[in-house]
Amino acid sequence: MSTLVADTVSKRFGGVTALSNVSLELREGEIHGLIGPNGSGKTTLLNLLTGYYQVDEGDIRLDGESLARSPVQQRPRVGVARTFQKPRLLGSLSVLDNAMLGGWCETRAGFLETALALPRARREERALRDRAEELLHGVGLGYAIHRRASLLDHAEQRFLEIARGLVMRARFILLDEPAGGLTEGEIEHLASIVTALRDAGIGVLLVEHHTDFVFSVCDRVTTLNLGRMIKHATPAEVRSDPEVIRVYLGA
Ligand SMILES: Nc1ncnc2c1ncn2[C@@H]1O[C@H](COP(=O)(O)OP(=O)(O)OP(=O)(O)O)[C@@H](O)[C@H]1O
Repeated sequence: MSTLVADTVSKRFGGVTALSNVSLELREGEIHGLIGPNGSGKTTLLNLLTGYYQVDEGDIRLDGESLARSPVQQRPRVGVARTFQKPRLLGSLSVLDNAMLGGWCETRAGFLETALALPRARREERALRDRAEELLHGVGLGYAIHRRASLLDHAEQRFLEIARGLVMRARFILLDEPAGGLTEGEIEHLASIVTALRDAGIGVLLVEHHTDFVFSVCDRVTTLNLGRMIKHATPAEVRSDPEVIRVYLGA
């Protein structure tokens, strides 16, 4: 089974210990929730798993192989994608072009071939375009393919970021607060997308404060508090754990 693993990782920022000896195993074909109070280290862990930060201690492994020292630019090539708390899109480009940006890392034509529109470059671009269009339809943005990305509403931007990650053939996709700012109806749509990803064998990490959403779609949930892992279990077990209730969920 394919796995993306954080193995006893620690991360400090100056005097702040953001994470201390935290482990998490994301498996292919599962939705894994990561919850905890503000500042508990969730985004830091996502940034370590995706190579945006380097670990101070511990290791990040993909299928047993260490990624801890490989640069962030390598992550798309190995099939690890992410989205951001605030969607990062190129607003002046079309929705389709933004989605296609996820796929350039796998094209083989060089700069000159592309610039001269030589046959291989044209073939690759067509394939990438087809794939991006298909995935945009898949996340429900088929109607907006030629719209400027800056004209999308917040939920549409989130779905576009997911499509962009999928265009790069992600095996793992890590979503940073994807339900933030979404309506109940949009969250239902998001749930149908992440469930479809799981069914397609992709491992999904959900960093999320919307706990009803997390508990309804996740297979397993990890809870952090003050940079430490306090509970890792099924949604039902996490939801009823006294420590998780005390530090996060409330009575
Ligand atoms: N780049 C950084 N520089 C300095 N401190 C940071 C940095 N990133 C995170 N921290 C600190 O690390 C701790 C964990 O932050 P992190 O953003 O990972 O928490 P979080 O659980 O994702 O919070 P939230 O739910 O509010 O997004 C916090 O104390 C935060 O201030």
